[in-house]
Amino acid sequence: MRNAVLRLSDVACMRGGRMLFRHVTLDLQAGGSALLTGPNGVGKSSLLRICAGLLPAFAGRVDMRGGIALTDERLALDSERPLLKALGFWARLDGVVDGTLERALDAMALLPLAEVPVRMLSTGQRKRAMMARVIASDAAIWLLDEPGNGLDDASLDLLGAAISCHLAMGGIILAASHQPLPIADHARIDLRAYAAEAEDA
Ligand SMILES: Nc1ncnc2c1ncn2[C@@H]1O[C@H](COP(=O)(O)OP(=O)(O)OP(=O)(O)O)[C@@H](O)[C@H]1O
Repeated sequence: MRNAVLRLSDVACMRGGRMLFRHVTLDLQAGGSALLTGPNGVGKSSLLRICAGLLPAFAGRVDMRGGIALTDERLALDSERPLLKALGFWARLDGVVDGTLERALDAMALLPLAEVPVRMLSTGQRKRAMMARVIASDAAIWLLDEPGNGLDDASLDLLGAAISCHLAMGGIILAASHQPLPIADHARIDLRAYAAEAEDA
């Protein structure tokens, strides 16, 4: 992970025929993190999806070195399967080494729920399951959409520990959040400053 890079150069986003933002520039190197802020609809999730390659940028460039893991509001886990097996599907695709998944579950205090079907998990437990999927992916670049939503204080502490550990290993984190996140030293992008209407006004 030590050579991870996420670089945005003059990125613009158009959705539904409307220019959301433009001229977004960011340079994150190994161990670097940034927090995306701004009101509902400003385009935080859209920017994360552009970084993940799920949405084309209208203009500009996204350059990266390192694998990508994205969490958003979609759980992307088979609801009928026990948690460990549902996460195992992704672990096999990611080709992670034995024990990685168990360590990720442990990091999110989910080992006691390993055999519980995903559909029975509470909101906060689901959110922790999404983080376990990200941790187990071994991806260098974490794109986190509202990772603290629905988490209690103890779970926020677990999230903070996972984030610190990832950055200490040379990972990169770009997170969108309406609430403060437990990231010690991060760049901050308020997308309002890049809104097309703000510039045109
Ligand atoms: N598939 C789509 N087609 C067209 N417009 C879309 C699509 N998805 C989202 N949008 C619009 O893009 C804008 C930005 O949405 P986005 O989800 O990126 O905002 P956000 O800053 O993450 O908001 P929130 O804080 O509510 O999560 C919104 O106006 C939304 O309606």
